[in-house]
Amino acid sequence: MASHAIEVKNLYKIFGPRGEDYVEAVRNGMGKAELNEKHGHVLGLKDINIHMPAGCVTVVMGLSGSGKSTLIRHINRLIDPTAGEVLYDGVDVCKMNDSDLRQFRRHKTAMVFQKFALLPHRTVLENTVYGLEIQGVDRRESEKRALGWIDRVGLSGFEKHYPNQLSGGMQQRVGLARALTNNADILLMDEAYSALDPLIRMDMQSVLLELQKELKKTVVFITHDLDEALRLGDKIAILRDGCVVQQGTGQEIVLSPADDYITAFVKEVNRGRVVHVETIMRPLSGNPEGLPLPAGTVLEVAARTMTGAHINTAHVVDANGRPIGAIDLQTIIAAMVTPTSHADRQAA
Ligand SMILES: Nc1ncnc2c1ncn2[C@@H]1O[C@H](COP(=O)(O)OP(=O)(O)OP(=O)(O)O)[C@@H](O)[C@H]1O
Repeated sequence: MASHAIEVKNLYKIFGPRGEDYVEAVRNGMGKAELNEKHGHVLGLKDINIHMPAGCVTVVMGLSGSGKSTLIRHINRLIDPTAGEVLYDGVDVCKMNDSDLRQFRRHKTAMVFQKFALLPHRTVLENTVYGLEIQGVDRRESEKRALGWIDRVGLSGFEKHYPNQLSGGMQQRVGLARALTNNADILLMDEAYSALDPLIRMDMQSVLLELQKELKKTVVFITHDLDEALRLGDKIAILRDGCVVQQGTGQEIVLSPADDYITAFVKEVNRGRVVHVETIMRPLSGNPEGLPLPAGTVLEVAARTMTGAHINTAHVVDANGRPIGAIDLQTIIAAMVTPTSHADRQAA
């Protein structure tokens, strides 16, 4: 299924009647507090540059007020930027005329919301076909497509139920089925799972990961939960006060937090369950030694396998069984220990 990247470039959002007037000042270093105190404007986003790869899940993470919702709303232009671009297939969404924007929203993007945003007087099926109805798709065709997705998200048998007859998790499944029925390339998920109980939330993460293996949508997923970000994100961008403080894979962020803010975020993460052996392996020198460990093995499993086999060295192999690096138990254990602060690591 076709899918395309999103490129956010030099994006600024300054809320207030004369936002444009302050872009230069913000570019030159004026902070959120000063902008607010002196000029009564709110800095929403500052110089955001994020490449959101096609067919991947990009998670945007940050505490409340960091700018996550403001950012995701620029992608389908529910918010206009003060400066900058949001490119999709080389076209700036921020410059589309009304008709192109309408087409883009209807056909290229679908949103899944935290509060489900289901229509209460419509059944599961009627909610799911809603987007296609707006697009004017023939009823028989839209029902067929909707029923397929209702089944895929595990709601077969509930087609005629109304939202208030469903649990939160089930309502979120309807939200997902509705988004997928639109057959859009871009899936925008704004804190989609944040209101769910932890077990249901894990369940929904699994549903998304399972579907994504096949669908390869360009997913933008907003969350304030690091575990969720690490589980879902092929790439993670962390925002603070409207700025990107770090972006990269979960592995990169957990292993090399960019500053003390990120270090505080990743402190509680069980690195043994997140970091893969290939992230910390060294280049092969000579013949591969010890056990072969498939790339993608997490450190905890690698350590257990090696201690179980009473060996200290191993080599990492790719999907074809080709050796790609070497690793030893000491390195693995060192990498499993949480770093102290960013400054400590710099000094070490
Ligand atoms: N319409 C608006 N007018 C003025 N300020 C706004 C507006 N929308 C957002 N903001 C401000 O922009 C900043 C970023 O808000 P945003 O809602 O994007 O953060 P968030 O990370 O999504 O937070 P949360 O997790 O609480 O939803 C905040 O300081 C917020 O108060």
